[in-house]
Amino acid sequence: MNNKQNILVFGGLGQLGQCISKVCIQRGWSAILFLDEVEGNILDPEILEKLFQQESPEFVINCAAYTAVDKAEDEVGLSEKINKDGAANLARCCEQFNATLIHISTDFVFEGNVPKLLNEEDLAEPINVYGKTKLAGEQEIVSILKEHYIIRTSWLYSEFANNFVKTMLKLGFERDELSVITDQVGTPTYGVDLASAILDIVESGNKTYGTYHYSNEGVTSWYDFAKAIFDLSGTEVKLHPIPGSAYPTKAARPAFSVMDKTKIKQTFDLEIPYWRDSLITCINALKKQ
Ligand SMILES: NC(=O)C1=CN([C@@H]2O[C@H](COP(=O)(O)OP(=O)(O)OC[C@H]3O[C@@H](n4cnc5c(N)ncnc54)[C@H](OP(=O)(O)O)[C@@H]3O)[C@@H](O)[C@H]2O)C=CC1
Ligand SMILES: Cc1cn([C@H]2C[C@H](O)[C@@H](COP(=O)(O)OP(=O)(O)O[C@H]3O[C@@H](C)C(=O)[C@@H](O)[C@H]3O)O2)c(=O)[nH]c1=O
Repeated sequence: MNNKQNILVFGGLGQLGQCISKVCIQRGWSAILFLDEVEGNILDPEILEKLFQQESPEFVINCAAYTAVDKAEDEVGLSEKINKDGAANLARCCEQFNATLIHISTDFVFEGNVPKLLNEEDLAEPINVYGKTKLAGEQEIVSILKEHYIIRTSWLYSEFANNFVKTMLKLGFERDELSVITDQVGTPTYGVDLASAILDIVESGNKTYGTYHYSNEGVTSWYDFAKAIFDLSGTEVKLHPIPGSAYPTKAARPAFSVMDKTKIKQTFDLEIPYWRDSLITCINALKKQ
């Protein structure tokens, strides 16, 4: 990596931002600035313009997002502002200041009603507000800026911030029994693996811009994922498989959102770990905390 390449990370203190920071430390990358939601508020064009002027970034990584899937159903305006308008603001600055944007999106842009591997050309038809606003953000970027990589990922977890793995470990510690749904199927993604892939793309110099899918390898349900979390962490809890209808949530979620990763693997020559192997890595990292 050429350490002169300036990189700005928006949402730098969120889950994925912290994963990127971890991998940067491992790789000895230092020309990278992690911005919180105040100093790098993607809703404030003035702040953004100043930052871009001062830093002249070569790459911008957008990890900033509104990610509260159920709450988004009640906070449509805020979700749209952050996920759509914020993404557009960054794309405009990248266009003006000649930067490349790496933007993170989600499997929740898909309806997920067919058990078929989803590729980048498949029709995106989100079924909840979060997914709709993330798709709108993608569309803004595509219309404003050629030099972009949009990376859709799914079921992100890590040792940082809040995520399903940490929620399960907390609930497993507090309760004797837990019920988790079996009829939503997808692939977990260890944030540190995704962070490595993002930095590999930066490092590659490969300018094949466009939309890509990235998750870990394999397929699972939330129930099987929870089972693996408890087995691998040695947490004793009675786990009940239930249908989604027995766990009503404000937002609907895709029943099947397993993504095809052929394009990202072939374009950038990436090897992707199997989800269970990465879960072991994450649980070991959590044990060391
Ligand atoms: N988490 C998941 O399971 C998945 C996430 N994704 C996508 O991956 C990306 C990273 O997600 P993840 O790291 O888990 O999300 P987090 O919610 O952990 O991080 C998002 C960060 O964005 C910040 N933020 C919110 N509003 C603004 C703003 N106006 N300006 C700047 N920063 C802001 C948040 O700050 P604060 O907390 O203070 O509000 C938070 O630090 C997102 O694009 C998300 O949509 C995709 C698939 C799965
Ligand atoms: C806590 C809990 C959840 N569940 C179910 C609810 C839900 O369908 C599923 C996952 O729960 P969560 O609410 O933690 O996950 P959720 O917020 O839906 O996760 C999504 O987040 C956004 C940001 C994305 O982009 C998606 O890829 C995906 O990771 O597990 C249970 O069945 N039992 C439980 O005890």
